[in-house]
Amino acid sequence: MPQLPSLSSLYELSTPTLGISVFVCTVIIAYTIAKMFGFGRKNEFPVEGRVVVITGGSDGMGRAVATNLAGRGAHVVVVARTVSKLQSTVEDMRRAAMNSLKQRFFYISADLTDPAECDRVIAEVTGWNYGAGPDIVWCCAGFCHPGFFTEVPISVQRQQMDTVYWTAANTAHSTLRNWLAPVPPSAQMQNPRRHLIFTCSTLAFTPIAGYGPYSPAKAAIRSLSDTLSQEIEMYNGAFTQRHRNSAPAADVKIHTIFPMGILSGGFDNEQKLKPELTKMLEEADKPQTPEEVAQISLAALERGEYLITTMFVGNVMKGTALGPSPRNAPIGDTILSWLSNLVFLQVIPDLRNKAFNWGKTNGLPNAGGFEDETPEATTPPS
Ligand SMILES: NC(=O)C1=CN([C@@H]2O[C@H](COP(=O)(O)OP(=O)(O)OC[C@H]3O[C@@H](n4cnc5c(N)ncnc54)[C@H](OP(=O)(O)O)[C@@H]3O)[C@@H](O)[C@H]2O)C=CC1
Ligand SMILES: CCCCCCCCCCCCCCCC(=O)[C@@H](N)CO
Repeated sequence: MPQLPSLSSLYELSTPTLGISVFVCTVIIAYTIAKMFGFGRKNEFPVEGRVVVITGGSDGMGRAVATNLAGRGAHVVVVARTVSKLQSTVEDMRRAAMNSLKQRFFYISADLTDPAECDRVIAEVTGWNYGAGPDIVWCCAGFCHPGFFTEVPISVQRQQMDTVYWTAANTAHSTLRNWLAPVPPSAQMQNPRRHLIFTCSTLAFTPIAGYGPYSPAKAAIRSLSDTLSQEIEMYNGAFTQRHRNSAPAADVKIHTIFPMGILSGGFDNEQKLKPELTKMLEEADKPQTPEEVAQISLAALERGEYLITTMFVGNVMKGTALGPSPRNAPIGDTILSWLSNLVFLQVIPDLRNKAFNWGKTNGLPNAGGFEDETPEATTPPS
């Protein structure tokens, strides 16, 4: 029978093994912490000296993004309809500029529901930028008209699709036609990567009663973003062969931001129209300031993320609806989606029960009949 090793010899045997294990664990923990704090990570979204177009850049989140980017040294063009708000944003950007002597700021007044206006905007920016297209285009234009589907006139719902989806799709169309036009090898330059950014809403992930006129338009943006993120790979593939064939002038990356509530003028206006049930269902949302949303979004873009949320609850809402979208981090996002799906087993019936009980307690919202088909003013006050 083999002799069992004594306790002391076992201890001696395990000392080097223990030492190696402790060393390996320390390295793994140090590496994880270093990554958490971003050590050694490349900035995937450099903006200094680059030309950025921001639609809806004169108010709320768009304006906060514009001033933040001015502070980081970008040249910024803001686009919206109302000239006075655009002019005061340009003044804000001049004050916030990192280098006011070098940086250039510009505004264009345009209604982006009109595709011809989007073409004009990109053409004007290209002229202003000495013949080169913009480097970054960020679609922030849009506002929300909440209300129950049957209560809100259908013309207002169509207007929501125009303002929310079509301003973004028109801008993307004009931008990508500018960026993806074939350039012959002789004219190829080493341009840095370009970025097209959509602003969506976590309502594209999770339904909330009372957002029927708005959420479908945001869900359509998410679908467009996912489709483009795949389609753009074809152009990026062609770009790698730019020395031999005609190719786009630069590599392009797509991103989409999914904010929760943002404390903006648009939000104040929306609160006046919002059904009480909707306010109750979205209680978990603690609205953020436009500056917070801008700062969190920019940090995520610097990490190179694709679908970007701005707070914990939004991240859980994304997790349950990740579907076939490209992941930011394969392991982290997979665990997030498993956990979120467990959370939503409870959330889905809870939201429906609250709606049911609301009806039981309060009766119909339209005791006085439905609103007629005359479109009402849905534009947030300037
Ligand atoms: N506020 C919120 O709670 C949330 C908002 N979002 C989304 O974030 C984005 C920013 O929202 P928020 O900060 O509230 O925005 P604001 O309502 O504060 O500002 C909207 C901006 O879009 C411009 N705009 C509106 N319609 C058009 C148009 N047809 N053509 C060109 N510009 C237009 C406005 O200027 P002008 O009127 O002069 O044209 C303004 O600059 C929007 O896409 C919104 O849907 C997402 C989640 C939550
Ligand atoms: C732990 C996880 C629980 C999840 C519970 C789900 C709660 C739903 C909150 C809905 C928040 C909607 C924010 C977007 C608002 C928006 O886009 C409009 N204000 C447009 O302007």
